[in-house]
Amino acid sequence: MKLNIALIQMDIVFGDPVANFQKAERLIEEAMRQNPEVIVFPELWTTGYDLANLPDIGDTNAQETIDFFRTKAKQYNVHFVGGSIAKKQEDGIYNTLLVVNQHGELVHQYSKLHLFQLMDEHLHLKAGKEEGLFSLNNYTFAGQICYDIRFPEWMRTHVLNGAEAIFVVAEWPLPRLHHWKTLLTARAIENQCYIIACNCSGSNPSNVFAGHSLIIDPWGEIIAEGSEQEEIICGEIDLEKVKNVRNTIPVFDDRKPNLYKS
Ligand SMILES: NC(=O)CCC(=O)C(=O)O
Repeated sequence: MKLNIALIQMDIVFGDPVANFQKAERLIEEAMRQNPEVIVFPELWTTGYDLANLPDIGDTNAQETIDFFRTKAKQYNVHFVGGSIAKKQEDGIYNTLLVVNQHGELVHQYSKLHLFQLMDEHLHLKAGKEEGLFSLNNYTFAGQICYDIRFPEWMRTHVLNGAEAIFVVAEWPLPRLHHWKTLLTARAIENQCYIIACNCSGSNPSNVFAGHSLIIDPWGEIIAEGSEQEEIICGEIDLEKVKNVRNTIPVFDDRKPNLYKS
């Protein structure tokens, strides 16, 4: 199956959900000119990393954002891997990725498992407990959020459970651009899967973000890459290629899991 994908490498307005929803509406309209079947947003795109104000500007049960994607999915007949947003629940605030299919159905929610202490996430957010697997058009995908990519065993778990392409949503800073590209390429090669990674652009009071959203194929080749600016990056994935690569180098047959114990 082939899928045309658009990554919205948004310059997120810090702490201003109203401005971000308006901008998202405009960027979706622009992305639709390239006829994507899936549109991807970055991490915490409604609020940015305004963590101290999340109790006020987070989205209760993610309802406003889910309704937004439901409307847009039906209007444009497109799937959304709707980035992540600050989801307010009774027990705390989660960094939650939303997947809404082309019929406007909420397919999956995944809350970031690994909280990134360097950006104070552990002081304001709760860690998720569920995995990121979901299906679209009867194919299995997974979602991961930013810092999660430093944990190869977490992505491998999803691939062993059937994911053939992994969506990564991020607010990854520019000083670690080298890590971003290297880790994502390694995750694609070692798991022999597509990596579809949507970063943000721009800056906030503490960070300049890297942009350089990427679509990487199961052989580790870059299919599409963003600049450092706000833009829409498009590329096509072909899930047949996953099978071809896995037949060429049968990593999954050659694993020795019985010996991988610490
Ligand atoms: N938002 C994040 O999780 C950032 C992760 C990051 O920058 C890293 O180096 O890891």
